[in-house]
Amino acid sequence: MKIGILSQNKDLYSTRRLREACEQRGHQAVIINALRCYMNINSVQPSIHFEGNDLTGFDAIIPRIGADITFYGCSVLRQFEMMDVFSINQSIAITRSRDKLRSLQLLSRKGVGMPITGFASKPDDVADLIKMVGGTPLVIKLLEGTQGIGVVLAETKKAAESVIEAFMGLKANIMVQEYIEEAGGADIRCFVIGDKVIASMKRQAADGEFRSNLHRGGSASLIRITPEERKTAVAAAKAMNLKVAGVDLLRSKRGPLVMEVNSSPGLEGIEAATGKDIAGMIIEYIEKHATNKGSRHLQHQ
Ligand SMILES: Nc1ncnc2c1ncn2[C@@H]1O[C@H](COP(=O)(O)OP(=O)(O)OP(=O)(O)O)[C@@H](O)[C@H]1O
Ligand SMILES: [Mg+2]
Ligand SMILES: [Mg+2]
Repeated sequence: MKIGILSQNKDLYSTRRLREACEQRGHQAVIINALRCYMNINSVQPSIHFEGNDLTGFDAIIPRIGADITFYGCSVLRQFEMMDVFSINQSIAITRSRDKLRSLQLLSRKGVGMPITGFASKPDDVADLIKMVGGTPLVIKLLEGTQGIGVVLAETKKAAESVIEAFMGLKANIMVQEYIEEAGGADIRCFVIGDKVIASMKRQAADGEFRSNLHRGGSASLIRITPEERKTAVAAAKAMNLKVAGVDLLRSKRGPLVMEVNSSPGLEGIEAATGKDIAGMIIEYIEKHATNKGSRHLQHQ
């Protein structure tokens, strides 16, 4: 098969591993930087050019679209979809997953457990917003935040009000969320492929920190998840229509709660923690599910 890996950087661990896994299984891997692609949109024969070449004959695409290029990256992926090329995650599902508010709304409709969450832009009654999500302590998050930056724990009502007002002053959209204290500064990353959790790891926050992000000094270790956690992670990926997803869970008194669902989960931490060949499993999924419609396009040339 000819497999395109949509990635901005061929040296990233995940990109390197996916290319290796393709080649080990006898496939051709082409790393495509979406930002460098230009597209011809027409009703007869849509096409994509990259480095002066027409990108044709692809059997599958593995999208690894960075959060900073969601719009253009997903447009290029959509163009491949218009050309009938199989993608492990569809552009619409990726776009959806990048919006935290939309994601949680979709999960809530499917009855997937999550921390009680409020969203606000310019609330006219901050005290009521805090009351609505069950009072303090609570976690306040910037919608655009990443790697734990913009995630604040407010222990008292006064602190919560000040932080919310400060974010409001910056015209930032915010999320106000029930603090799951019993999670003990840990979260669980479940790596979902198809309808299975194929690997999971626990990320524990550094001492004195509640955020488990590895970028904030957290550490990863192996964990056995419960059947309920497995079911929740799979249900979350399914609600988002993601075939490959990193589902982050918090262990709470009322069971597993989904914090977020990532559509381009990194491979480095989870392969290191579990020793599993996750890149290989992704290629295996493609082997089973790509319908080879992309090659049909070649015949039109
Ligand atoms: N409601 C909560 N209760 C307890 N801990 C939380 C809660 N929300 C977040 N945390 C902790 O803070 C960390 C960072 O939060 P979150 O994952 O929401 O933001 P982020 O990592 O900055 O966003 P992204 O994952 O999109 O980059 C989580 O990994 C978790 O350890
Ligand atoms: Mg996170
Ligand atoms: Mg994330």
